[in-house]
Amino acid sequence: MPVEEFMAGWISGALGLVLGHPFDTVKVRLQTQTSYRGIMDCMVKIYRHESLLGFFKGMSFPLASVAVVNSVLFGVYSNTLLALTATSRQERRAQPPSYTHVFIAGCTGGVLQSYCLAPFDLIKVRLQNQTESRVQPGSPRPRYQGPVHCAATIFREEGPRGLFRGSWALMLRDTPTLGIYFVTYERLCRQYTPDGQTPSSATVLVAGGFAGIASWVTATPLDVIKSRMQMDGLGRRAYQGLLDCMVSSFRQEGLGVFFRGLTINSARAFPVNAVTFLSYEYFLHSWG
Ligand SMILES: CN(C)C(=N)NCCC[C@H](N)C(=O)O
Repeated sequence: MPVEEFMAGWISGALGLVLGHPFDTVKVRLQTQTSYRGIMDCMVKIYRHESLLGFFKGMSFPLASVAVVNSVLFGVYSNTLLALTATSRQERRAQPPSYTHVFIAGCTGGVLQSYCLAPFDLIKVRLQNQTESRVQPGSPRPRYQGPVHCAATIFREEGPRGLFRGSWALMLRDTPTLGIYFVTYERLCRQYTPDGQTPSSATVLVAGGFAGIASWVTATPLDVIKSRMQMDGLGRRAYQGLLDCMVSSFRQEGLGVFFRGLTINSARAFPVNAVTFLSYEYFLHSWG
């Protein structure tokens, strides 16, 4: 089993993550809290109340975990394509796989990555949602002191299953949308690259960026539900399950609720995924 895709997926995931984390914090706040009037209001409030550090809350942990999960996504994707088409990564330029194979490989990567991602994503969302300032003296102490404390507290208060809260929504979000992600990337690369040649850096950047947007636009409705289910373990339970969360969110806030965070998700998706794909292709190319 080729392992370089796992390595390249890891490093490129980390680069994309650092770039995208401030956008991600704003997105999570907009999806789960009602005290912000929009993206600008949220950014200004975070900056005023929590300083620049507020945008980077909970980043060290995803860097050490979500980036590893990205390696699962790219590694599983590439190895599934190898199993489906019996062609190595190098051979695939001359013999491109069908879009059906690309979609199936992307979905397979999506299922496995969501399984690994669930507890890490939960901790990230809980930490990002803490609004207490770390720099203002006299501010109340946040509930979670850091990722390890957060994991231990969830385990103690909500049981081991609590660490997988929202994991169904996460899997439903990631499976088809990661199929869409890789199909969009392949389609755009092929469209702008002469047959049999390697896509240029500009093509990889644009194709990666649009792949990110396409996957996040389709993922946003379940992303909202996932974030709400993840926050639901705190205090009184508001939802009885995924469906109940969808129905009550819709009843209380209308159809627009499913598109909360869409603009910020798309704005974040372009640079993050342009950088992720460019560095991924770069590392694979330089390792041979
Ligand atoms: C749930 N969706 C849409 C995705 N996971 N899409 C793939 C993008 C992965 C990238 N690390 C990012 O965070 O944008």
